[in-house]
Parts: sequence; structure tokens; C-alpha cells
Amino acid sequence: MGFIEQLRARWQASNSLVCVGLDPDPAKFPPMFAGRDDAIFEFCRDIVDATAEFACAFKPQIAYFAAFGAEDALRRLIAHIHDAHPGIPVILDAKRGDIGSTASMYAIEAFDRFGADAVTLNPYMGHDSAQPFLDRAGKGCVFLCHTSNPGAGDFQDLDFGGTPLYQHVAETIAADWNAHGNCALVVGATYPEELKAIRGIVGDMPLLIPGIGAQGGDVEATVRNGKSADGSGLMVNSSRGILYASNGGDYTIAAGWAAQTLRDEINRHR
Ligand SMILES: O=c1ccn([C@@H]2O[C@H](COP(=O)(O)O)[C@@H](O)[C@H]2O)c(=O)[nH]1
Repeated sequence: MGFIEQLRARWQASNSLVCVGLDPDPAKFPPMFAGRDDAIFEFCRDIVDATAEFACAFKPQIAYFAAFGAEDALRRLIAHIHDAHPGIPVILDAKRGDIGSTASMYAIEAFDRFGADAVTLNPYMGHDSAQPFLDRAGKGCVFLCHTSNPGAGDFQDLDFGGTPLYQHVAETIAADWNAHGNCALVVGATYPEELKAIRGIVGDMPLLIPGIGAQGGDVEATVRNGKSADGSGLMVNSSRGILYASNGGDYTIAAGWAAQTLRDEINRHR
């Protein structure tokens, strides 16, 4: 089963649109992890096991592993998700994009080395830079469209012939790059009007939505403007809001509670 089919099945099975973000920062771990050699893997594994029931996807951010030389922990964590929680897709947040020959190495890194089901990509270098990823028909290609950060509009909102750049990106990916049906887009929860415009352009294409919680995005506006015709279509990401719901001995209970609470809030507005 390819990434998009897997995601649709998981939306149904879990009744959840929550994507649990895995951004491990050892400085924020509960004190009992201090000095443990494999703390990054063990903390993330515990969070995964505590939140899987409420998750439609997991999204490890590669920078939080690479910064600490913990790439092998990332590989083992993704293998653990596949083994212990089959059917939950893993999106590697790496925002790759480069000339084709280099991009083909990044595709091997994401899908073969780390075992991810999908990867985030920067479309700015154009179609040939995305082709090695698009060619992996069973894998998901999740392209930045309108990001969640304050400077998102510096380039993404620039006007081209009466249409902002981010809408050209959405149109081009939906019309030209999605031949295998394996594309999705990143749209920040912090820009609900842009989210509405993108949903209008891309039909029922899945959207990965960062920006809830710590970045201030609103759940109700996100679901209202971003859901697809059948009330799904979204992977609403929360990283810090789930990972660090508590930094005491109850960190797994607090993380599970945070994921369940977000799932329920999303479902109230579907
Ligand atoms: O536009 C974007 C694209 C990616 N991200 C990533 O999502 C998470 C958000 O973390 P929170 O703690 O829930 O704010 C993080 O990994 C970012 O790198 C994004 O925020 N915005």
C-alpha cells in the first residue's frame, strides 16, 4: 500500500487527523533521561508508544537527530514505529531539494536508509529536483506550499500575474507533478485564509499542517478551512505541545493526553 492509501486507511482506523511531531531536544527531556546514552531513541519511543492510538502519522524532524549525531536513533525509531504500530505512516521532515543527481541520493537517504513513508520537500528548484522522489510512486512527496513561520510571505506571497506564488506552487504540483498520486502539501495553520485558498485549488490532496499550539495556529479555523469534502484531508501536526506536555515522570501520560485532546478538538470541527 502506498503512502496516500496508507494515510487514508489510518484516518479511518484511528478517527484522528493528528500528526505527532518528533523533535527531540535533550535539554527539554525529563530529568531521568540525564546521562543516558540512548536518551533520544528512548524518549521518542516512549512518546510514540503513548500517542500511537491517537495518531494518523508521525513526523520526525531530521535536524533534531542530526544535530546530536543521532541518525541511527532516527533509523531505529522509524523501524520501531513500523514494527510496533504497523499502518501508521512516517513522514521524515527534511525539506530536501537539490539538482537531480543529489536529489536521488536524498531519496535513498529518506526512503531506504531511514525507512520513511514520505518526506518533506522544497519545490523551489523545480520539477527535475523533485523527480527522484516523485518516481518512488509508493512514497509520499510533501511539498512546502505556504509555511507556518512569520517570514513565510516574503517570497511565497509575491504576486505573479495576479496570483501569489504559493498558489502557483499548489496548482503546478496538483496539475503536473502528481502523476503517481503521491503528492501532499505543507500549509501552516498560522495562515487560515491561505489554507482555504489552497484547499480550493488541490481538491482532496492531503495537507500537512504545522503551526498548531506553540506557534499559535487555531484548530477550529484550520479544520474549517482545510478539511476535504469528506471531513478528512489533514495531518495536523503538533510537536512541542505533545512531546513536552510534562517534563516530569508522567511525561508519557501527559503526551497521550495532549494527543487525545487535540484529536477530540479537531473532531469537534470536522
Ligand atoms: O512550515 C513549516 C514546516 C515545518 N514545520 C515543522 O513542524 C514542526 C512544528 O513544531 P511545533 O513544536 O508543533 O511548533 C517542526 O518540526 C518544524 O520544523 C513548521 O513548523 N512549519
